[in-house]
Amino acid sequence: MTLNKPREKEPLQRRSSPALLGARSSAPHPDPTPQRGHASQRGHAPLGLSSSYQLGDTVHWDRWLCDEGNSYKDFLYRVLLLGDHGVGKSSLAGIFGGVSNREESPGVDHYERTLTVDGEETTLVVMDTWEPDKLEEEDVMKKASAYLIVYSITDRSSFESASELRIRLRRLRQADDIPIILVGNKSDLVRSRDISIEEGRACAVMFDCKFIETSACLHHQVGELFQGVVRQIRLRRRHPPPRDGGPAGQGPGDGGQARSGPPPISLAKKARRFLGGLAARNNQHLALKARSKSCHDLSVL
Ligand SMILES: Nc1nc2c(ncn2[C@@H]2O[C@H](COP(=O)(O)OP(=O)(O)OP(=O)(O)O)[C@@H](O)[C@H]2O)c(=O)[nH]1
Repeated sequence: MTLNKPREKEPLQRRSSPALLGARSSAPHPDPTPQRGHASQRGHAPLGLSSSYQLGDTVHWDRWLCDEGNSYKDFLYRVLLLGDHGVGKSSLAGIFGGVSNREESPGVDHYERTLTVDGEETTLVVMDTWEPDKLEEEDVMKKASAYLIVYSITDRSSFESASELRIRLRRLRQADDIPIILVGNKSDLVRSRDISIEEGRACAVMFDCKFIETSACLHHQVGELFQGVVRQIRLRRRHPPPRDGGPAGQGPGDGGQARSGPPPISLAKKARRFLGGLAARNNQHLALKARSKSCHDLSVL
C-alpha cells in the first residue's frame, strides 16, 4: 500500500469487518452493506482472522474530521497509526480491518470496525496514512482519539523516530489526555532484534505512554493492541483529568504571588519544604516504578 500522500481530495474507501467477538455494528450512519450472513452474526472469528468485504460506498475525510466522535462521550473514536516507513502500520491496520490480502485492497487506509470489549461495543476508525511534516498542522492529526506510535524492533532509527513523534504529539495535544501506545512491531524477527523489550518499556515509561510488542506477521498481540486502545479510551472517558489542572500556584516552593521579593522564611518552614521535596522526589520515583510495572497493561491508566 502506498502511503504518505496528500489525500485531502481523495475519497477513501471504507472497509468494514464483522465486530470483534461478534457484536453488531452500532454505528448510527446508514450502512448499505449487503447482508452476507456474517455482518450481524454473533460468534465471529477473533480480530485479524475475520473475513471482510467491500462496502462499495466511500468515506471522505469528513468522516474523520467531523465533530461527532471528537469527544469521549461519543460513539466513534479515531485511531491514528504513526511511525516510519516499513514498520508495519498498514499491516496492523489491515489486520484490524480483517483484510487478509492487502494486495486486494490498494489505496485502502481507513478501516472502521465495531469491537466488543468487556461486553460493550465501541466503534473505531483506524487510519494509517499520515504525513510526518504536517503533524503539527493537519486537522487529521489533531482529531485522533488515540495514537499508536509504531516502530520496528529490528530498526533503531524507527525507534528513535518514535521518540521524536511522542515529543511532537505532546506539543500538539498538550492540553489533552489522549491515549498513546508505543508499539514495537515485528516481534517475530527474533534474530534481528535491535530494541529489547526493556528498552521499549523504558521509553514508554519515560514518555508516559503504554507499551506493547506485536507481530503483524503472526497476528500476535494485535487483538490485544486494539482492545487495549478501546480500554484506554474508555478509562479516560470515565475518569477525565481535571480540565483546569487544579489550583495553580500552590505547588511546593511556589510561594504564592510574591510581589516585592520573598518574605523571610522560618527554619521550620525551610525544613518542611526540604522534607516535602524529598517526599515529592520519592513519590516521583515510586510513580515511575509503578508506571514501569503497568505500562504494558493496557487495561489500566
Ligand atoms: N516479519 C515481519 N514483517 C512485517 C511485520 N509487519 C509488517 N511486516 C512487513 O514489513 C513490510 C512493511 O509493512 P507495512 O505494513 O507496509 O509498513 P508501513 O509502516 O505501512 O510502511 P509504509 O506504507 O511505507 O509507511 C511489509 O513487507 C510487511 O509484510 C511483522 O510483524 N513481522
